[in-house]
Amino acid sequence: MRVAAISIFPEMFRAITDYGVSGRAVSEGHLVLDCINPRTFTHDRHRTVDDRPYGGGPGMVMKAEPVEAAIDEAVERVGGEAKVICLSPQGRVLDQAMVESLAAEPGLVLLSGRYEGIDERVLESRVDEEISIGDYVLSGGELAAMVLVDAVVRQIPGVLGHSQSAVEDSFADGLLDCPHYTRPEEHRGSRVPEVLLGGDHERIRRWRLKQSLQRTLIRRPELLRERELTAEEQRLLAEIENERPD
Ligand SMILES: NC(=O)c1ccc(NC2CCCC2)nc1
Repeated sequence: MRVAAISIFPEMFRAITDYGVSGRAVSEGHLVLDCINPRTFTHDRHRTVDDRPYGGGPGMVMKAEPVEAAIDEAVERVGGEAKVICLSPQGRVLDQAMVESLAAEPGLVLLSGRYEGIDERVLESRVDEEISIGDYVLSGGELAAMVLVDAVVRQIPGVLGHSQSAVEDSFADGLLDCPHYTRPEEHRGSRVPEVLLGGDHERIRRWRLKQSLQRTLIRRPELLRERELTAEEQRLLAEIENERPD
């Protein structure tokens, strides 16, 4: 997948190109990430990318010209049919379904603003979609862009080894993850659940699914309302309801 990130702080993206799963995706060629700096497309002595807001008010606004020139360069780098996304609190909140559909895109251009935001004429004319990673304000779009890339790159076949893709499965698309344990069996007086120490894989699978259902019911019940439950999941939920203290 080809991604072009537009930002006045391109070095920030080392956080995903140089580490972990996304770093390996880059080194193995599953992900190509180009960083494009609007400052490259300025022509004045001070390389100005921002200016004062019309109508007054605090802070500065990113100028349309350098950002649009960066978008042109980004679209060219990614290949014609790139989807241009701007990360902002005004966007649709990212969820796993959106991540999966973004992973199917041939190329993405991710626009990260700074200051008070980007001249609205850029959003109107060049941005296909605004996406938010949650209802809170950040100092720039870069961290949001990196969150999106990390989530999307995990969907690319071959990026997650078999062991890790199991993690995705156990996430069971739409349930919270089950608890995880590793050695030692006893840690400060707390033991690993016995079921996990045996070798009964079917029993372990069922225990993990029940744990995911129980956690989702308790912590995020609204996720259960949106999700079709298999017959087995319905049975396990009934068991959980019966076991719940009144
Ligand atoms: N919740 C978010 O995804 C998000 C994205 C960008 C941002 N700030 C940027 C937006 C334009 C100037 C700073 N804050 C929050």
